[in-house]
Amino acid sequence: MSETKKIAVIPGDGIGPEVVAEAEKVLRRAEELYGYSFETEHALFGGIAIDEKGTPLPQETLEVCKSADAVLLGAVGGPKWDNNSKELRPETGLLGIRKELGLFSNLRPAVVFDCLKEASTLKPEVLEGTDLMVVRELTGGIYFGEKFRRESEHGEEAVDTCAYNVTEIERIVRQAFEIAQGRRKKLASVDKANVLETSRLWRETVNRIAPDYPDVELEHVLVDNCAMQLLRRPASFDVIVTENMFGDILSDEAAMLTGSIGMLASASLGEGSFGLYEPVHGSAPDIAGQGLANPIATILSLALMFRTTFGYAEAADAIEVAVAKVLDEGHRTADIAVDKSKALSTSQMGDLIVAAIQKA
Ligand SMILES: NC(=O)C1=CN([C@@H]2O[C@H](COP(=O)(O)OP(=O)(O)OC[C@H]3O[C@@H](n4cnc5c(N)ncnc54)[C@H](O)[C@@H]3O)[C@@H](O)[C@H]2O)C=CC1
Ligand SMILES: CC(C)CC(=O)C(=O)O
Ligand SMILES: [Mg+2]
Repeated sequence: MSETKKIAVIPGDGIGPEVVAEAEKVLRRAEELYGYSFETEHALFGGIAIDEKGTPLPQETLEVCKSADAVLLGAVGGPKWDNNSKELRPETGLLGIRKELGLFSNLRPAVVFDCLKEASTLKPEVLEGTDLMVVRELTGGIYFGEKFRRESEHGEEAVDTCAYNVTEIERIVRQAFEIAQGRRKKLASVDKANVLETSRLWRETVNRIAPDYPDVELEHVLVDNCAMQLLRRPASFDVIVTENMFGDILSDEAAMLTGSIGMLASASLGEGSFGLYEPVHGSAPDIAGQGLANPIATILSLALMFRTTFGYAEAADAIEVAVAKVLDEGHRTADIAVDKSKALSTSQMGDLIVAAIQKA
């Protein structure tokens, strides 16, 4: 029996609890197969925490996370809270938890499974070989800048500010260079340096530290061009590093290369091994409570947790192999099904993946 690892489980809102329940089944299967020991503690977060505790990020939830080795998160938000004040928005809790836990780096791998090329909006020959990683800065930029309203001569005006300091840029860019060194040694740094001052500092910083990574081929791509090139030549990208908002948007776009946002996992990391793992998607209020959600993004996020925080590479590989096997056999949830009438429910997909996990 290995050392007990503590995982904070925060299902959240909408489809969050549905997809997290499937990842927890995978967790239990990994315990059985590999002799791991996991202690899970559930905590309230997001809209449900607003309803029950009056705040999106209760102090006790933060403490559960801080005392854990890793966090598994579903998603937060939904129309019920859309008209809330800024402090009482589930999304404010999401930004808060990332900042409080020091999670400045968000890794979003987009891998195209061969058998899912049919589910993508792109032609199979364009997708061939697509395997990229978006490295998104997660605790700076416009999402965290000062925001306010004021009166102007043209009526009410809203202001969002975007700021980045060189330390914030350097730590994420160095991490991206290191990730590229462990992959195909190509790094695309995405900015809007023709217009934004924050992007000019970003590009200067990238160029200053690039000589420390002579084995990595670097290109600078303006974000609007990158949005286009992701659809035109996705396979040419290896690692993409970018600021918070650009990374948020580009990774949702990258999801469509894989067939669905329900396929995209993510890891949010800081300096140490601690990490928060969550699907890239949101709470999908349009399909919540109907058993339609694809649990694969959350299950693959658990695999990332195993590999990155716990060093359980064998189990992480086994989960990824099981997902590929189930997809190869033709099983699909509605978001990736060509024939929607044959689509599986969230729990049917979870059960098939659990059953397919095998020790190598
Ligand atoms: N990390 C988080 O907790 C995030 C939360 N949100 C919040 O989620 C709420 C909904 O946001 P949206 O813009 O609609 O984005 P969304 O990602 O929740 O949904 C976008 C579309 O993708 C579909 N989709 C998402 N996940 C899916 C899955 N696992 N399986 C099948 N289909 C899936 C949805 O049905 C919807 O049509 C908002 O309150 C937003 O603020 C949005 C993004 C991230
Ligand atoms: C609150 C938002 C920044 C959430 C989101 O869209 C994301 O992190 O992907
Ligand atoms: Mg997003």
